[in-house]
Amino acid sequence: MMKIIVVKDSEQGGKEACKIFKEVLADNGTVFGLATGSTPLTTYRNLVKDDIDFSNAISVNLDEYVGIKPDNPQSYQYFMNEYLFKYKPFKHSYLPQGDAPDSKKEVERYDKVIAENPIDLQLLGIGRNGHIGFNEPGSDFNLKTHKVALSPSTIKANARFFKNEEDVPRYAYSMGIGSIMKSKKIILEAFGAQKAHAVAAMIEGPVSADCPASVLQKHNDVIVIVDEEAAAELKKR
Ligand SMILES: N[C@@H]1[C@@H](O)[C@H](O)[C@@H](COP(=O)(O)O)O[C@@H]1O
Repeated sequence: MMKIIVVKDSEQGGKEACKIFKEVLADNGTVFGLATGSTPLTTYRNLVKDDIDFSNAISVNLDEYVGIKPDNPQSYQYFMNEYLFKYKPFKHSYLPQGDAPDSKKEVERYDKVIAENPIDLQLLGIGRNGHIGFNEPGSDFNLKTHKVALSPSTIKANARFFKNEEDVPRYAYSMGIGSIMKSKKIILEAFGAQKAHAVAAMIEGPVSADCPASVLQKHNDVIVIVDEEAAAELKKR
């Protein structure tokens, strides 16, 4: 079941998401699946301001660029430290390791982490092409952690964080859709007009690998938090 919350702006969206984090923690949830990108920033800002305490909780991130060291400012590990972990430390925080020497082993290691830490609440953003994590259009819905080749549109969209488009890594490790769907509860956030098409396809389109996020229609507890602009192409509100 998808519950849709339309908010005024991303600030309000972050507040709503923060409330849900608190409810899940109060309800003995211990494992939080986290995301990067610009979308979750207001959520992290609200969590940082809040008195929420993650020191007995576990975090498991969705993805990481391949070939980037954890202390590289472009890495998702660095992003998480910077915006959340340094203010709100978890008992353990797991991310795929971008510079792992053996990708096959890294994928196996990360699947084991997810198997041992079933996710109570997963936070997701959505790519302009409907990707979740780095599960690009065409991805198999049953996949667990895997190494993905990023699509040209994702490389372009993420180039804004790098000096040149050529610097954007071509591969990433990503939790698979199979793993994401096992999360007990999911929040998907989308803000801004550039997400409107993907949001409509996710909620009102067919469940199809063309829009990986559409698989969430099959999950029984998804909360979609969108601002007015991202909700603009929805027929039913
Ligand atoms: N791998 C991330 C996703 O997890 C994120 O949801 C998406 C949207 O990014 P943003 O929130 O910056 O729009 O793209 C990135 O490629």
